[in-house]
Amino acid sequence: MRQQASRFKRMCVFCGSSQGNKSSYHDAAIDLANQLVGGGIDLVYGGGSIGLMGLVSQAVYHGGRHVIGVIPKTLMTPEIVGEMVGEVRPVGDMHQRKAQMASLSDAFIALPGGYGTLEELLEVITWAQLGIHHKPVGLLNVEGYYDSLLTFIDQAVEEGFISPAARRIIVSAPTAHQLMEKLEEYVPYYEMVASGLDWETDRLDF
Ligand SMILES: CC(C)=CCNc1ncnc2c1ncn2[C@@H]1O[C@H](COP(=O)(O)O)[C@@H](O)[C@H]1O
Repeated sequence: MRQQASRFKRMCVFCGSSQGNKSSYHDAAIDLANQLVGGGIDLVYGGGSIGLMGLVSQAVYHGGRHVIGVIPKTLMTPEIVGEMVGEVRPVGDMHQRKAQMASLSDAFIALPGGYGTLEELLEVITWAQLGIHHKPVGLLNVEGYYDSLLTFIDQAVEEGFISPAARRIIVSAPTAHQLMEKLEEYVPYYEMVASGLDWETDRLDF
């Protein structure tokens, strides 16, 4: 069933190249894919068919939406990433990959994942803080997977390393449906951005 039309055309999803140990991670990946399909939203992701990345991309693709996998050429072997669905955009390196994933998308969501997911998530948060983009960043906090990260970030606010305004960049929710609702309503807090910054974005076409 088609949901209300979304303000987003393309969603960038960061998530584990592993599936994690709980079935709830698998279920959340499928649930998020169904939310994207229902909202008529296409997917941008890191390519490949492994882990939660594979689950999300296959479910969005088979749901009839366009899928773009942005992947460094070095990783493009079946042994590493398996078979890919949808459109594959090979890039030269990991930096180009992240820049292209970000510029192709209207918003970002992180599902549970490991180092790669954290790195991608924190980068788009940092870019939002610097005013490089004003796109919403969502954290799908499946069964409290990210509670300790959010606690750490709140501690960083208390300790004076993250401003309360910048804390509001992260939109989190326990289910894909709740997260999408929050992202639809998200308004960027421009006051936290250093005014007058003019980014010469060679690779970031925002
Ligand atoms: C050689 C090797 C270990 C390959 C793993 N295969 C991968 N294939 C594609 N993207 C990946 C891979 N590993 C990490 N990434 C990137 O890092 C994120 C996942 O890393 P992680 O599993 O959370 O940490 C993904 O969003 C993706 O952009």
